[in-house]
Amino acid sequence: MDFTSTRSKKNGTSNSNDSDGRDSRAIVRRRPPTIELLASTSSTLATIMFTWTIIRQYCPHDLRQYLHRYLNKFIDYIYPNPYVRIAIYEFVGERLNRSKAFAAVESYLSTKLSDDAKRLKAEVGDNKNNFSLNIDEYERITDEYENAEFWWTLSKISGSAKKSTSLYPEPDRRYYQLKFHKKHRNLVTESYLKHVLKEGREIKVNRRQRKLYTNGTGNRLTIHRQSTMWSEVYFEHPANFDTIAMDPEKKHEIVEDLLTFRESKDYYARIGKAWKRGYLLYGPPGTGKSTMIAAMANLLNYDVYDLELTAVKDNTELRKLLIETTSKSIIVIEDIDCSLELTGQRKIKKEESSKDEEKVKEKEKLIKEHLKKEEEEVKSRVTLSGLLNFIDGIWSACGGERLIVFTTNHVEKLDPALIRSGRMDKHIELSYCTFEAFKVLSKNYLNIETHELFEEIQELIKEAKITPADVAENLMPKSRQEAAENSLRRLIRSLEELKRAAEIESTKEEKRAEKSKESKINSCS
Ligand SMILES: Nc1ncnc2c1ncn2[C@@H]1O[C@H](COP(=O)(O)OP(=O)(O)OP(=O)(O)O)[C@@H](O)[C@H]1O
Ligand SMILES: [Mg+2]
Repeated sequence: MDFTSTRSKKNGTSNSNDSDGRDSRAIVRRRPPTIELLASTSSTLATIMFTWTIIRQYCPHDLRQYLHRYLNKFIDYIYPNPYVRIAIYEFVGERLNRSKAFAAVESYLSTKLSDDAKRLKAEVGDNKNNFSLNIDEYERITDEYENAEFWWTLSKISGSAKKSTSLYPEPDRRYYQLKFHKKHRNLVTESYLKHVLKEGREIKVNRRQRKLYTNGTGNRLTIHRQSTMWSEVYFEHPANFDTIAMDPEKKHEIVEDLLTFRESKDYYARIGKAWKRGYLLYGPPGTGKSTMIAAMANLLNYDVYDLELTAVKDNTELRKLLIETTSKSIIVIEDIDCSLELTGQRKIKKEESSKDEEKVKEKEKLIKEHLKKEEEEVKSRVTLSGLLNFIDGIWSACGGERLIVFTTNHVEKLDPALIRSGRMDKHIELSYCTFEAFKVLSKNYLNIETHELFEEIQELIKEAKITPADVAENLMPKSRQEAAENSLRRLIRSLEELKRAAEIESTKEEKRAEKSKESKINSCS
């Protein structure tokens, strides 16, 4: 079709001169063939568009759909399209659940925003302090993967465009559209989409605001309900391994162990073991067991499930709670010795060492009565075997990537079956404060790494049984102006007192031993 020459004849411009005095007919004749092709293409397209507008306005819905399908085929036939498009819808299934693939793509694309992207949207995510940016509708993102280019757009099918007989208006259906050249089809199906999903999920997990879940709300109603559910709050504990006071080598070993666990998905799969690991933290009160759990969660970026065993009705409920936990989490049972058939003994034991025996007996009686009442109400029938099943039964493998942590002040009271390797794989003792641990605390609390009083403290701390919690309390400045030296002196006084008390106790002990020796000799003679 000689479009240009026909037009020039019709317009009668073939003989006219342009402003430079040159013959415009010559210019028309010199037009390259691509321009001619474009002109012809645009005229065909214009015809198609016009026809389509007529169809949209006057045809019934079903006929329109039918024609639309064939029109697309016709266009593909005339202008073969080398691109493939894949749509990932936001809501899927009959119940219209939010698609996990859509969420993963959303996270993935949020890291691929180019500087010249014009239409963006900001959303407050889980982490309420931060906005997350993403592309808005019809903005395009170009991504590169293994030297191939991919284009993503967020589009929508307008709900109102689809006439619905329902009373409720149909909502818009948003979807991400991936467009690529057909030569990359295998790359997309075999690796690119997997790559997008994997990266997207990881980004989502890392960005989420971590949660602390608990089943023991202190509310009796939760216990009598048909099934106990986890309740949650945001996990915001600031503890980390840098601020934990303990032997540096031991600390390094624990950190390495945790990081190795996190990276060992394939290893666990290869050896045929569920991807979970048990930690037993034991030691006197105030030596940092709970603090270490928080530091573990912060290091690994895991959620925490604080399981109150005494609030669990029976083994079935325990299993339900386990199934409801997610991966990338730490399941904690604190004071395990008090949780299982030993409820409350720890409290009584602590009080026994008190001097005022009468008061202790009275308190003991009250506590026992209270516990009896509580037991009657709660009737927790979790057994040891139920707990063992919880740790390493078949159900414990669902989800994967979980730590189970028990803490106790009395490791000797625990059933050996509960803490054998394979259940509690790593036993960590947290003990009284050493000089090395003190240095970490002085750095944390006073921001000093050396001082002339350190030598004295080093000597005293060797003999005194002082917990990191007590050292921390002494080091904590009591007013805003208090000098570090004051805190150190306060600690020295406490250490000296402990030393004196230990000396008195040991002389008493010696005397008692002598007396019992004498009485034995007397009874023999
Ligand atoms: N090893 C430690 N490093 C740093 N801080 C510590 C350490 N141990 C204790 N603390 C401090 O003492 C406080 C009490 O510690 P934590 O609750 O972790 O002790 P615990 O071993 O869990 O005690 P309990 O057996 O009574 O539950 C914490 O607030 C923490 O700041
Ligand atoms: Mg604790």
